[in-house]
Amino acid sequence: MTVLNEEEFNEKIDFGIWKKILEFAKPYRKHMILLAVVMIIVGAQDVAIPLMTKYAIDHFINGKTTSGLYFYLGVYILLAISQAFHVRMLIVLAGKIDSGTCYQIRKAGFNRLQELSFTYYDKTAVGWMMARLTSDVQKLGDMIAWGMVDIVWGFTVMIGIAGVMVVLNWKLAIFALSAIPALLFISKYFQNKILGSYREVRKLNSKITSSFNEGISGAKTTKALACEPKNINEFKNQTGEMYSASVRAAIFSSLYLPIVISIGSIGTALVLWKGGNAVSAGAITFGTLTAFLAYTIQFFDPLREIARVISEFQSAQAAAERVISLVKTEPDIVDNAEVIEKYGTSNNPKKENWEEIEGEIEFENVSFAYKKGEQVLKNFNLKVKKGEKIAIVGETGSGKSTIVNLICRFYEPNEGRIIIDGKDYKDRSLGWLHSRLGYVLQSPHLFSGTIMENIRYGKLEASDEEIIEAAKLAKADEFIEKMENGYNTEVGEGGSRLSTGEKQLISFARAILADPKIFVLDEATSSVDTETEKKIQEATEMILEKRTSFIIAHRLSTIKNADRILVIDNGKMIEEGSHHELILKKGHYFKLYSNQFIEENEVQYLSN
Ligand SMILES: Nc1ncnc2c1ncn2[C@@H]1O[C@H](COP(=O)(O)OP(=O)(O)OP(=O)(O)O)[C@@H](O)[C@H]1O
Repeated sequence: MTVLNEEEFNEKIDFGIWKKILEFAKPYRKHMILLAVVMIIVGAQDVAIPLMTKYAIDHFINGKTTSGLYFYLGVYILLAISQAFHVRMLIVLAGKIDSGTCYQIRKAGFNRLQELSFTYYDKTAVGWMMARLTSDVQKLGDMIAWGMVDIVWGFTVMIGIAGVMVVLNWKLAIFALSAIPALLFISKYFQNKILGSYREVRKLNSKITSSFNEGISGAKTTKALACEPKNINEFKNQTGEMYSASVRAAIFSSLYLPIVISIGSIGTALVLWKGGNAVSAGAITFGTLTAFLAYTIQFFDPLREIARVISEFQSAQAAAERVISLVKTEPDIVDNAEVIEKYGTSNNPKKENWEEIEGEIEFENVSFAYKKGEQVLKNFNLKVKKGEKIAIVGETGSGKSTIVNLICRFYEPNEGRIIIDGKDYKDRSLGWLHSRLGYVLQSPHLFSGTIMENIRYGKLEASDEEIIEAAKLAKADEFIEKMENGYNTEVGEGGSRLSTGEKQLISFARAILADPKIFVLDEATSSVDTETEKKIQEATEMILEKRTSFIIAHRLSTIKNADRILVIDNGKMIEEGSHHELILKKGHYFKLYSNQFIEENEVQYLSN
């Protein structure tokens, strides 16, 4: 299983990372400015309400008059309407920024996943990538939009309240605000604790997503091996740990709020005591005391919100760093600047400079290892002529797929060169090579969609007629026509509604349509019925015509017509020649062939 890539991240707020995330919100800059203005208005209105109450008490109640009451009511109603209007606006704007930012990050992440090399997929779990592009991205969208709402509103209200209190009575203001240092200290302590627990929860969540992924994609194997109890047990342990971490976080949260409320109440009591005395002494009005009481209670809300948002920023920073680590990962296999200059990029290819590919391939002292120290190929040499049909045989794990992976430049040699048409293939672009390369995998992958759409992947601009023609040449037409919706039959996720043989025939049709100059076939090991096998055989013959081709052969009877057979053992070529030559040589190939021949005949004999 691939590692989870779950690193530890910084506790401090890293503005560099947030700057990178904010880049994705750039298209919504105008929305953000408008949102900030709306939040300042909402905050200012929140500060104005206790002042309105103060005026009502001092003017109407204490003054025992109703003069100006209608005007007062009018202002109050206008304030309420304006508040409702701005709150609606903030919800719409924040919603747009939230979903827009998520969309931009996901788009960049998905594009990057398309570009990354096989080496990245070798070491990164699918569940990890999924968690980054789903829950982490959602968290970042929420933080950018709603975090900004709370911060701008919070600061406006706090500054507004402090300002008004100082103007009304600075001595009482000092009393009212004296609880702030204690509150800040408590907030920081608890928010860090809460943050730590949530970080733990998220880490476990990542593991659980990974388990879900493996559990679902490996459901058939799990059942076949009857290892459901083991999987259930492992999953139970993981969810149990997540439960404990979540409870820890909930306990800290449940302690934090009552403590903050108690400190707030102490502050209020102080104001009531000092303010009450001041009212009795005639130093302040009753209305001013009421406003002070309201402000003291109101002051803690934004303070709490800001403390929460800051710690959420710290917590979301881990998500931000992970998302950036995915979105900004550079693929291992890339074209150099000179090549890009001449051949263009995948988005902007300069096809006018692409030489017609002939298909002459040479391995020159190639050494390769997937992991440091575990050499798979060492000083491997091979020369393949244009149009030659090469079969590669050997024990499992001998390095057959590695050879073709290197030809396809899915990986690059650690030492030595691969020369195509006289030039190191790194001196031409990946796009140039891949546009003229066909690869039919052992268990071919089809995309959700119809058969027609799947064949069209070979040549996106192909007409329906061209697709049907290719399917006929690939001998796939017959089984497709028999299906209920013919070419419009849905193949299911990954082609799950078709058999392996049918999937291979569709892949052949796709390859014929693409008309590659270099063709790689990883022969299916799973048994297909004799009828399909015959069709695959015929389609193979047809597709190999006039192309440089490589067949990783598992059934040796299918490669008798190859121009050359390479016998690979432990990353080395131990024999090469035509079928006839190798049989006469009575070496390794002869042994492999006779063993398989005996086995196949035995099976045939037993089944008759
Ligand atoms: N992505 C990978 N990461 C690490 N090691 C790998 C990877 N792919 C293959 N290997 C290792 O490299 C060696 C050669 O593997 P390769 O797939 O080329 O063998 P093969 O001859 O094609 O086998 P098979 O017939 O089973 O497909 C094996 O030891 C294998 O475990």
